Amino acid sequence: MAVDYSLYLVTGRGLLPEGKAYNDSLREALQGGVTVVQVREKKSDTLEFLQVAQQSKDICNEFRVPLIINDRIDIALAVDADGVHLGQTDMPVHVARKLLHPGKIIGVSCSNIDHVRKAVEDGADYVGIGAIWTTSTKQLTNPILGVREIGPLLSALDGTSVKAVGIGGIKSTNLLRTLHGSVSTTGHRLDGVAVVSEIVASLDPLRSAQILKDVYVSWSIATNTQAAPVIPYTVESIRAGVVDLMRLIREIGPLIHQITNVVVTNQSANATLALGASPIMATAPEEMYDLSRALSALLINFGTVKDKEAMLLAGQFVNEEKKPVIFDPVGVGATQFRRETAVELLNSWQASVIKGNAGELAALADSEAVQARGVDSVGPGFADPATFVRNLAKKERCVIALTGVTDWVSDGTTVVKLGNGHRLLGDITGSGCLVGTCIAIFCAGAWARARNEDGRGKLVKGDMLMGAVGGILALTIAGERAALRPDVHGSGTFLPALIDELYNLTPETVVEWGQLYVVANDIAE
Ligand SMILES: Cc1ncc(COP(=O)(O)OP(=O)(O)O)c(N)n1
Ligand SMILES: Cc1nc(C(=O)O)sc1CCOP(=O)(O)O
Repeated sequence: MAVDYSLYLVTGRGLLPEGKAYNDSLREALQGGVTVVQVREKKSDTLEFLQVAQQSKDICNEFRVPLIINDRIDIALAVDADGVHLGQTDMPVHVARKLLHPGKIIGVSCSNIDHVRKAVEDGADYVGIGAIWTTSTKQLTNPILGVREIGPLLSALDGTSVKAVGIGGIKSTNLLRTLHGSVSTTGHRLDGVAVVSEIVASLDPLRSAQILKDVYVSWSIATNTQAAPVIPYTVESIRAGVVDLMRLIREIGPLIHQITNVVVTNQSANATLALGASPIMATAPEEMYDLSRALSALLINFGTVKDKEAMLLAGQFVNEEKKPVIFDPVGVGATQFRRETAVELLNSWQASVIKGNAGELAALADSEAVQARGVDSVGPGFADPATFVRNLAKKERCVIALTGVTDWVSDGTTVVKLGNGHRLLGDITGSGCLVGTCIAIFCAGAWARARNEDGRGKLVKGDMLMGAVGGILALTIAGERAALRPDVHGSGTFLPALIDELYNLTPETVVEWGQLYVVANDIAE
C-alpha cells in the first residue's frame, strides 16, 4: 500500500481542549489534511483502547486514511488496523510481522543511526525519528536530537524503500525549519512529520492541520528541483548580480541588525554606513521581535559569546520573516562553551550564510584538517577548500563563506573562488567580522530584491550566494585600495582608509577589480 506520510497525526486524548470531543477533533483534523493517524493510548485499559481504536478506524475509513495502532498488536488485529507503531522496547518487528496480516504497515521509533539501520534490516515500513525538538507531550528518555542530527539518520535510508517521519515538538512555526534543516547531504528528505499537540490541543484542528499541510506542500513544491531547472552561475552573472545589489543597497539603505562583539561594534557600524546601509547594534531580547520585522538582514557574531538569549530569539524571528541570518561563529573551536553555543544556535534557527576562517569552519564541521588558536586559524588551510565548503554547505543547508588569503563561497552546488585582499586586513582587529557585516549588507540587498516574490516553502528569500560573494568582494577590494593610498602607513591609518574606500566603492570598481572564478557548478563526489 502506498502511504502518504506527509501529515501524520498521533492522537493524545489527554490534550484535547475542554469541551472538544475526540471524534470531532479527529474528523476535523482529517478534513484539514491529515494523511495517517496513529492511535496512541498510554493510560487506557484494553477495553477503552479497543473502543477508541474502533471509533478511530471508522472515522479514518470515511477519509480513506490509514490507521496505525501504537504498541498493541492485539488491538491492531482486533480493529483490522492498517499497521502498528513500535518503540525500541516494544515487540520486535519480525515477531509483529508474523502476527500481523500480510501487507500491514510497521513503523519503528528511532533516535540514532543504529536504530535506523536495524529497522531497515528488520523490514520496517517506516521509521519515526525523534525527538527533533523539545516536547511536553511525552517524557523523553533520549536526548533531543535537534534538526541537524536528522540528516545522517536519513542517509541510512538511502537506497531503501523505508519511509521516515520526524516527531517531537513539531509546530507550524518550526515546520519549515525542520523540513529544510533535516535534509541529508545525500539529499534524503523526511517523508512527513508526526504531530500530537499542534493538532490535538487545538480548538480548531482543521485549521491547524491545514496550516501544517500547506507548509509541507509548499516546501515540497519549492524544493522540487526537477520542476524548475537551475540556471548555472557564471562569472558574468555573478558580477551583474553584485553590481545590482550594490546599487540597490545605496538606493534603499537597508537596516542591518548586528548582534556582535564588543571589539568590533563601532567599526562594523561605520562599515555598514559606508556601504549605504543602516546599522542597529541591539542586544536586548525584549526588542528582537520588533527588530525582526524592521530589519533586512541579521548578523549574529559571537566573538565575545554574550547575549545568547537575544541570539536565539532574533534568529528564530528572522527565519519566520524569511530574511537572511548571517552567522559568524568567531573562535568556535576555542572553547567547549563556544562549540555548544554554536550547536544550540544552529539547532534553533537556520543560518542563511555561515562565515568563518579555516579554523572556525573546521571546528564547526568537526574536522581535524585545520587547527585554530583562539580566533585565528593556524597553518595553510584546507588541502581542498572547494570540496570542503561545498560539503559543509550541504551539511548545514546554507551558503558557506570560507575566508582567508583566498576566499571560497558555496551553496552546496556552486563553488566560487575570490582572490582579492591585502595583508593589512590581517593586521587590524576584526577584519573577519567586517566581512560578516559586508555579507549581511549584501544579503539584505538580495533579500530586498526578492522580497515581493512568493516565498512559500523557502526559509529565506533572495540569492544568498550572491550576497556572500558581494560582501566579500566589497571588503577585500576596499582593503586592496586602502593599502595603496599614500596616507596609509600601517595598520593604524589603514582602518579609517578602509572605511573611506568602502564609502567610495563603486559598482564599476568592483567589476574592474574583482578576482572572481566559478570553480564548479557541481563538483563530483
Ligand atoms: C511516528 C512515531 N514516532 C515515534 C513514536 C514514539 O513511539 P515509542 O517510542 O513507542 O513511544 P510511545 O509513543 O509508545 O510513548 C510514535 N509513537 N510515533
Ligand atoms: C509520541 C512521541 N514520541 C516521540 C519520540 O521522540 O519518539 S516525541 C512524541 C510526542 C510528540 O508530541 P508533540 O507533537 O506534541 O511534541
